[in-house]
Amino acid sequence: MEITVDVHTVHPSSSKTSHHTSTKGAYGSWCTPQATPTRDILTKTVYNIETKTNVQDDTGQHRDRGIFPLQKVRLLTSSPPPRFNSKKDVIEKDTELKDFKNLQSRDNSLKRSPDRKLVPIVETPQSPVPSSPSRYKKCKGLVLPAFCDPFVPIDPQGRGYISWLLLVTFCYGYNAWCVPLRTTFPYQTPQNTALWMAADYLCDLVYLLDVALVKPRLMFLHEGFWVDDLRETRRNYRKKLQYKFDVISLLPLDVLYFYFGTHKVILRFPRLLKLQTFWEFHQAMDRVLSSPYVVRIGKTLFYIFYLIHLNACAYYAMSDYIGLASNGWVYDNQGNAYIRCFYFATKTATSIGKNPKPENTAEYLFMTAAWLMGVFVFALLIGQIRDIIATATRARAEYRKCVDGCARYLRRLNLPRALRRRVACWLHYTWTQQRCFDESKILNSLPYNMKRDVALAVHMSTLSKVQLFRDCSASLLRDLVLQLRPLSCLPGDLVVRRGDVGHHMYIVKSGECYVMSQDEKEVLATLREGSVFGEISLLGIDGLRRRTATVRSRGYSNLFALSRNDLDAALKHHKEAAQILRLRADQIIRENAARQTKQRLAKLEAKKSASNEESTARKRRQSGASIDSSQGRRRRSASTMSRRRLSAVSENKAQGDDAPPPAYPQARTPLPTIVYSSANES
Ligand SMILES: Nc1ncnc2c1ncn2[C@@H]1O[C@@H]2COP(=O)(O)O[C@H]2[C@H]1O
Repeated sequence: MEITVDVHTVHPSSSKTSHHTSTKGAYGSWCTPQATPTRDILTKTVYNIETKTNVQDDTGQHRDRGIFPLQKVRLLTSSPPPRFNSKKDVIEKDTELKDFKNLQSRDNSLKRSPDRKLVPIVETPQSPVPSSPSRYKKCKGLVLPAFCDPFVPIDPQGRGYISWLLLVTFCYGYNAWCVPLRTTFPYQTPQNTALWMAADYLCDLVYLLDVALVKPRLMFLHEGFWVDDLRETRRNYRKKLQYKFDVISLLPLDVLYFYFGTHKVILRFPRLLKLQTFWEFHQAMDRVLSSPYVVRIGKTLFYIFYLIHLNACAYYAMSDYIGLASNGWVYDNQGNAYIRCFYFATKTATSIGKNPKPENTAEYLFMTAAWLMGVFVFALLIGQIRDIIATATRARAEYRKCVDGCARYLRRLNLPRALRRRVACWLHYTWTQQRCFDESKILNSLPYNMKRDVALAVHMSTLSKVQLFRDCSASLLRDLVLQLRPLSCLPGDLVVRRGDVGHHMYIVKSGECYVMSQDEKEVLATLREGSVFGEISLLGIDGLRRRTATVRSRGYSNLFALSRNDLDAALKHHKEAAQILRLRADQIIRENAARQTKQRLAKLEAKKSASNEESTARKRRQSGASIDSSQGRRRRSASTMSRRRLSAVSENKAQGDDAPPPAYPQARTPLPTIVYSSANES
């Protein structure tokens, strides 16, 4: 029977599980070690569903045929297989199916709860978890860590195993260094033999534990699924070439000490065959460390020093064979033997400086071999170090190239200096924030689901603060996370301009943005981490397609931009999100409208009071003008009278003298009212 399981609902790494407490590792081994304590309730649920499947269809058959049919069931159900030891187990698991229903209802109620917090929903890739349900109980009383429990399979990516690898690698290093050293140099004396042997057998114990207890419990991937059955893990280890080398490395040739004596340290030579563990440790470190270049360089340096060490041992052995200080080429038995020989080996291997001239065939052969090793092996190793460093600094070199290219281009365009500086500042800031200019380029090489999980993990801290995502179903976030484009803004940068057509909505990742008033003199709102803006013009409420306000970045800020098409596509399937956005947009529009109306009313009132003042002033002026005009009129009539009188006098004169009468209009004086009123306004 095939069961379709909604992976989002029941995936062991789903965040929803983190609300519940659970029993560690009680139900198999499907979720990641990091996720174990919080996530296994949902793992439990998956098992429950599967349990039913198996009871109905495959009872009894799978166990007999080993792990492979079970793995197929896993493939069908996208979840790990159950284990049945007895009928009781089946009943127990059946009751757990009821738990699952309870869990579901609890989950639904959580979903409905208004103050529900968004918790990480990153689906981590499948990875093993140390667990062995039935046998685990045996060791419970001892409170042993899972790694020490001989009945618990070991996660090859877990910390416990990597720490163990470190210990084995240390023992391997001890053997690799000390076996040739003690074989050639006279450093093992009867006085210190006991100490050397104690160290030797301690290392042998670690080797033995590794072969007998650790490696056979190591889980492995089969057709994409982790196999945690101990019989299978043991069988898998025994099939490997590594197992053969591990066993040979433990050959107890030391028993021949009784025959040859304890000074024949060469009998411990097989211990050097455990080289695979040394490589395995480096591979594990390479995966785990954030800067694996250190490990890679460390490994290459180890090879270089080890080769020089072997060379030094060979030089001393040859010198001893020919006779110490017997000629000009051999070691002269002066000073610290190891340091002097190591110095000689370094000089010859790297062909630096003047080397002593060989004097016989054996010495010539030795020198030729040393130089050949220097030319080929050392050149190769040093070249490797150069490559590692080049890879480590490639990103920075690309950044420099990009910045230089951009600066050259802008200079050629003769753009203003301030703009060029702004571009340089943006490049620098974006680089320090992201360590790359195009995140998507890196992520595009991953499969879709993995890409989404990475994006969720990277942006989770910000997205969990967005109210919209908290209030809506988690799948909205999963749908949107890959459409979010990161954007960096410099201080004062304009993010959206009032009146422009809106194409993107924004989420503040870090920093602050100001929503400015119409005249850009007032800050209407400060948007901080997790705030959303720019949605009104995207939703097109009341036909609004243009930005309702200008938004500026206050200082440096990082935003996510979401395009109109992506938002529309997501909202089509998430009506509740559309509703929330619409409500929020409505509220802002109403608030803005109320503010604008208030401002308009205030303006009108101010205008009204100004016009009132003006009219009263005018009235006052007008009344002042009428007084002036009556006075003027009086003056004018007086002057007319006097003029008349004068003319009468002059007429009388002319009549007497025969002179022509003066023209009347020319005698008119300018209107004094005009002169007075203008003087008043000023
Ligand atoms: N008063 C306000 N408070 C908070 N945000 C606002 C306010 N006015 C406008 N905005 C936001 O600023 C955005 C400007 O572009 P939009 O009109 O698309 O959407 C707008 C809102 O998201």
